[in-house]
Amino acid sequence: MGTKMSKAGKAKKGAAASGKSGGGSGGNDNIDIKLDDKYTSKAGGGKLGIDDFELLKVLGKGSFGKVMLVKKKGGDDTLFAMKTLRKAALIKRNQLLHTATERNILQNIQHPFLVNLIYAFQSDDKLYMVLDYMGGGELFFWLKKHRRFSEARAQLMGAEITLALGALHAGNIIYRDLKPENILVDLEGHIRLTDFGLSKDGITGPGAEGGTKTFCGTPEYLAPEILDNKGHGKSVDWWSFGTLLYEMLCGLPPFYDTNIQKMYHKILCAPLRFPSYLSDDAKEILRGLLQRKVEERLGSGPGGTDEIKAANFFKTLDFDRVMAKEYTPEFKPPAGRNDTDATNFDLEFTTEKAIDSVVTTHMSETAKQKSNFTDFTYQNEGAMGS
Ligand SMILES: Nc1ncnc2c1ncn2[C@@H]1O[C@H](COP(=O)(O)OP(=O)(O)OP(=O)(O)O)[C@@H](O)[C@H]1O
Repeated sequence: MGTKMSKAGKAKKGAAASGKSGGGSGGNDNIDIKLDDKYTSKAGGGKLGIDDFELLKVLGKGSFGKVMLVKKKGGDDTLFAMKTLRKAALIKRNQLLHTATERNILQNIQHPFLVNLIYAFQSDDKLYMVLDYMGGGELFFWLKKHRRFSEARAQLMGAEITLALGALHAGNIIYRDLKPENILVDLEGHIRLTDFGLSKDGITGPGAEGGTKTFCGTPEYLAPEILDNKGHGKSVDWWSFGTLLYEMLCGLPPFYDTNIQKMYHKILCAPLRFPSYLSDDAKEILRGLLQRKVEERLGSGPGGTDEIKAANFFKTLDFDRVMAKEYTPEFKPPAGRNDTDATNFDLEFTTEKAIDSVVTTHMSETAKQKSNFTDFTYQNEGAMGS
């Protein structure tokens, strides 16, 4: 369904970083990362570099570098997001493989609901990834602002996320890091998943068999089988999807607690409760996704993603039309005064001069809000039923 997965991409996991690591302790950071020519070549010959782009604004900062709004010099006015990652910081934090995975995954899948890699290049000390620009910013920002979404809004976003996860699973990739911070919104209100740094490929079967045992992810969204340290497979993404859908509909994840230990305990054994305003179809899909028995979880059977698509919650949507973006999202983020107006991003960054500088990691406003999640009040606590 419009998803292209290159043969090379499936076979080549983890093989993207080549050369010497420089010891990872501040020595020589000059690692050559293998990049596909189709992303690195200039139209008229030669290799792309930072000088081929006009740096317009800083959109945000991640753990390993910053993201800038850019335009290609001499091209049309298409805007891109350029992610800059310092190799030294990646090596120090042992993240080069994750980034190689991210780039590898991006390089080999083109999908309407995944952030696609358009160009890639590197200098001695940095890796640059030029990506689809998502002018609406993070879904997290909108969820925080609007507290919760209508069922119609959550339905279309949920359908788009289902298709994105389905495409990754079809390519044998587990996303593992589904959360509102990793879902970006475009100026039409459609979404794309980003941040493939934690994704794992090479898992077989939709259930837990053959799963990986590496622990990573965000506590609120972790599936019970990850907390229990049992092997896990693609089904962890359907649990996280259930958590996300619940949060979109209710304003907080289902097993949220300010105390992380209590939250873990709740994920493992607390009953699933719903606010009274949720429709029966919404409760039904959430019960299916937030099923602790992996083999009974919606999406874990032989039908895989089709089980989710067939849920009553999606009964008014035609998934071919979702794929073609034929439904108009209920909410369209404001575009600002002009195309390059980064209205939907942290002011702290967007007022910063866009230069190809060395980045020091510090916490963004959004990140601070994330760590201060307890500020959310659960407006419907009094109205919980089961
Ligand atoms: N394709 C994009 N379009 C628009 N903005 C983007 C895009 N990618 C990232 N951003 C912005 O840049 C910020 C930093 O993104 P980045 O992926 O580097 O870090 P992160 O996901 O916040 O953290 P980490 O590096 O720890 O995974 C995001 O919060 C978002 O606001």
